[in-house]
Amino acid sequence: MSLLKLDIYHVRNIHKASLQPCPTLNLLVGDNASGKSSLLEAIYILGRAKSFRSASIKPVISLDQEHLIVSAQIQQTAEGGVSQLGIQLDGKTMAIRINQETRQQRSELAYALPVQLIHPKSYELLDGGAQLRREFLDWGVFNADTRFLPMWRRFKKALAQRNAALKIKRFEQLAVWNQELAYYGTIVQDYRQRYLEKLQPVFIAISRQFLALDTITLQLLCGWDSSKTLLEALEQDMDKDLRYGFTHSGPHRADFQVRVEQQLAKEFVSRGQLKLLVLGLKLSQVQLLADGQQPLGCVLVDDFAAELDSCNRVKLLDFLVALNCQVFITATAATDFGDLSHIPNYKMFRMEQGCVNPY
Ligand SMILES: Nc1ncnc2c1ncn2[C@@H]1O[C@H](COP(=O)(O)OP(=O)(O)OP(=O)(O)O)[C@@H](O)[C@H]1O
Repeated sequence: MSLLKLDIYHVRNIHKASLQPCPTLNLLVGDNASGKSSLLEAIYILGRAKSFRSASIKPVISLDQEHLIVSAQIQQTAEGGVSQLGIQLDGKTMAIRINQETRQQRSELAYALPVQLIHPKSYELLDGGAQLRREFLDWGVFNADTRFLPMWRRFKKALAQRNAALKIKRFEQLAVWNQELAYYGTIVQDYRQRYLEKLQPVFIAISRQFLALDTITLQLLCGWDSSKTLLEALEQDMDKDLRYGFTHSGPHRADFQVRVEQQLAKEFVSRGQLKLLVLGLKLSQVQLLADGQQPLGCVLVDDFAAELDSCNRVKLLDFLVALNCQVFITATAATDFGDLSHIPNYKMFRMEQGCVNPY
């Protein structure tokens, strides 16, 4: 899968931009504030219907405009047809169109264009709250198996219903919601566990390419006392849940840990090593998609030089070129990309004041 043509309207300082990217490597060069991250943000919005820099979409829309639009022609497979993808956002409403048809679910965009992002704040994946790690995990499971999403939705619905019953103390409903939540919650947990087991060896192998660290492990924390079933944990928590009005145990509290020599990575390794472990996690998701013959979307790497030293930059470029997926990488100088003479196919673009042109 690759973007054949990308059109962007009113995304930060990009008022109107159109480009025909290379199916493999795309290098974006520009001064500070020229709009490089905004271009990656536009692609990210097309795949995920949200920004990676702002919690709401309003700050992303160009100052004098009402809405933003990102659209693309996408080659689904090397021999397959071309599809059209588009999103319009005004800060309140969202309009998604796939092949000229209006769609309601952002998941449809996400299946049409899986986007993986590596940026200067990526280390927060291992340093920040568990929500980031659950989202990371679920993105991987979601792309690996389309049966996961309906189960996840039913789990979220059961959780919302149980929390509502807890708040208004509907005792007679709680037994039903315990059963429902335990059933779908256990399925969600099983999907995550199986996914992490597949991810672990790939993650370790990739991390070793970038880091000289021994014994790296990945461990899922299910979100409840794992010596009990989820149903037992829910029943045991009942008094506490009623007192606080929400569900304490379940996959909505799940997390995963990366350990290096048995120590929690974020407390043991350097900031640079932590970044490289996050790089390993993100690349292992892309590698798993490739191994599973799943559609490989775009990999976006923002601020290449800030992320990696020169040796690791060469390794990352070679890794991504070998994966044969579409990549967009930003840097302030073309020299940051090093020697490109061995890379058979790539395009370089120059960003200037929100405009993109061939380099
Ligand atoms: N809603 C908006 N409307 C117009 N311009 C905006 C908006 N939001 C941000 N900007 C401006 O867009 C410009 C581009 O920012 P962006 O982060 O994309 O640049 P960059 O090339 O990635 O820079 P750097 O190399 O410094 O990270 C900045 O000058 C920023 O102030």
